[in-house]
Amino acid sequence: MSRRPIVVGNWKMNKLPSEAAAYIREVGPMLVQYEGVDTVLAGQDVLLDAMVYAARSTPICIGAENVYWEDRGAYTGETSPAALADLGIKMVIIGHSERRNYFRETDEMVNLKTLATLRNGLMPIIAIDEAVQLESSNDHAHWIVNQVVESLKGVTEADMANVMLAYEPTAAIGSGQAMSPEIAQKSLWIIRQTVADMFNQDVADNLRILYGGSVKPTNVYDILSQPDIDGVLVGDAALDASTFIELVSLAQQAKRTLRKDA
Ligand SMILES: O=C[C@H](O)COP(=O)(O)O
Repeated sequence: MSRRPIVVGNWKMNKLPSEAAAYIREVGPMLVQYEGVDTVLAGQDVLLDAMVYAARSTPICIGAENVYWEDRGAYTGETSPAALADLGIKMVIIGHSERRNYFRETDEMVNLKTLATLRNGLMPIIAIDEAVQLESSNDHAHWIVNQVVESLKGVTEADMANVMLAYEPTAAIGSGQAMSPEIAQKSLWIIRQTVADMFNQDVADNLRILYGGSVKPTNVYDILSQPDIDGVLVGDAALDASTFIELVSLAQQAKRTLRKDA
C-alpha cells in the first residue's frame, strides 16, 4: 500500500480570474520537479474555466469548492456536477466546514453531493469537521464516525478508490493555530478505522485522508510526518504562489523521510 501525498490549495472566495491564471502560470512549471506529490487547486466557480485553461500541460489538477446533487434542471444558481466534469474539473471539495456552518449543509446533503460527484466521474474530497466543543473523547470520536458513515452512505467499494476525506477541526481553520499533529493523527486514525469497518481494511489502507486547518510551511512537515495524514487541505497559505511551492516541497520531504524510516 502506497498512498501518494497530496497538497490541495483551497482558494475559497479570494481570487479574481486574472489572478488565478497568473498564479497557475507561475507555479505550474515549477511543480514538475515534485512529481511524487499530487497538487490540486480549488477555486470558486467563476474561476474554473480560466484555471483549467492555465493548468493544461502542468501537473496541477483543478478542483471545485462545491457542487449541486442534480445533473441538470431548474436549480437557478447551482452548479451541475456534469458541467464540472465537462469543463475538465477532476475533484470537488464537499461539506467544507464553511458550507456546513454558513450555508447549513447537512450530512444528508453532503452524501447526495458525494454520490452525484462520483456518478459524474469526479473525485470528492469530503470534509469532516468538528464544529462543536465536545466534552469527552467519546463524544469526539462519535461525532467524527457519524459524519464519515453518513457521508459515505451508498458509496460502493469500487467508488472508494476515487474518494478522499479531509479532517478539518473548525477551530483551526483560519486561526493561524493548527491542531497538534499527534492529536490530528488520532482523529485520522479514527476515520481510517471507520472506513475499515464500513468496507474492509484494504479500502481503508488505500484511502487518502487529509488534514486541514492553519497548515503553513512551519508546520506542514510535522503534520505530514504522521502515518495516517496523507495530505493537506490549505486555505490562507495557498493564496501565495511561492508558499504553495514551499508546501509541496516540504510535503515531498516529509513523506520521503517517513518511508525511509518505515
Ligand atoms: O480548506 C481549507 C481549510 O479551511 C483551511 O483553511 P486555512 O488553511 O486558512 O486554515
